[in-house]
Amino acid sequence: MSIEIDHVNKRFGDFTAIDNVSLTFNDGELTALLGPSGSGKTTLLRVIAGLEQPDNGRIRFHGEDATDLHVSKRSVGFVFQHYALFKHMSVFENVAYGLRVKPRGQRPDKAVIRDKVMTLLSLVQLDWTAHRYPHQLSGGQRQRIALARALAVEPKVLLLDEPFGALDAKVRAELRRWLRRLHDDIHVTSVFVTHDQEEALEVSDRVVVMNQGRVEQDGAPERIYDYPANPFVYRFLGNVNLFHARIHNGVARIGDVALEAPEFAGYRDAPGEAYVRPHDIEVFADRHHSGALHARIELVSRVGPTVRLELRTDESAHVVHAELSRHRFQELGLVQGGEAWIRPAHSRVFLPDTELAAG
Ligand SMILES: Nc1ncnc2c1ncn2[C@@H]1O[C@H](COP(=O)(O)OP(=O)(O)OP(=O)(O)O)[C@@H](O)[C@H]1O
Repeated sequence: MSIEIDHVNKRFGDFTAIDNVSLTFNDGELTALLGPSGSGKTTLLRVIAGLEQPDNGRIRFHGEDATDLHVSKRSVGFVFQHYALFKHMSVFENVAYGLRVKPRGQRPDKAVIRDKVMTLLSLVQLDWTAHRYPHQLSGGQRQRIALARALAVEPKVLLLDEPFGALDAKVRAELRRWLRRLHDDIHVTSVFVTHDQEEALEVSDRVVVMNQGRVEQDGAPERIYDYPANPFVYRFLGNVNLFHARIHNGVARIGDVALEAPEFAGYRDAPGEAYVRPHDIEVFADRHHSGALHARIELVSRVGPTVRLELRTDESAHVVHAELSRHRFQELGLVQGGEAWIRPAHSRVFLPDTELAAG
């Protein structure tokens, strides 16, 4: 079922938590809502669920207005950060709960409930825990049971609010891969809140980046990572270097380096900012023919197969972060304290402060 958010606003007193957001979540897609703390992700999820009423705007489920529909009529399943399993019930009873409390006419009979619960427990690969109690499970297992419980009532929409937020990094990483595979099997329209960019990029079909109650960018994970719409998204999605540039006739210059910026063809000697990811900094051991910046290598750190360099160029007070393979690093024969030449291989130029998207 698709979900359409149409010009939704939500204020708490004078504070605007959702600022005129319009978005469509496509049928069967897993979308991540990504943004810093306080950006309005949870509020948007609660508005979709019907736990919060928008001040203006409409919510449509599969094209039908659901704005005034009670939460119990929306066919949504939830999974929250803190496992909300009933402690005094076994795993089986927890998953069966939503089916057992249905009104008599809609309640499946015992054998059907049993089959369904066992199928769901197999789906989350925990059928062997049916007779255990929540305290006998790990945090990750509890979250998988919480998901099975949410799916038992066959929701048309699944809403997950930082479902793995309370778990340690390794379990988190395993569970997000597991969630991806599960979603590939069941294809229920899902909206997943996270403030972890790696989690969003790895798990979802689509990422919506939020900031201060607004949508900064909305698109496929690769697109968002490779073509951030503005400096906020660039910074939020991982490490990035910022170089001050002068833009003239569609070319941005940083010292001797000329970067193509055709979107600024009409600009004459304007200030610009070039954003470059550490792995997009090319490093050379000697002066390169097509222009490069001279730098001193201040720090070399090896992280597994990658070598991270901190460099200082002649023209900038900022440290430049570069990342290259261990193999390439050895080939170049670079040393800490030595010199190097660097050049952005891929960059994006923006006008300062305005946060205007370039191209
Ligand atoms: N019931 C409420 N009353 C007043 N302010 C609220 C209420 N709910 C949320 N807010 C405020 O709205 C803003 C957005 O909150 P929200 O929980 O949606 O952000 P979030 O992006 O999910 O953040 P986090 O990642 O920290 O959960 C916050 O500044 C929060 O303090």
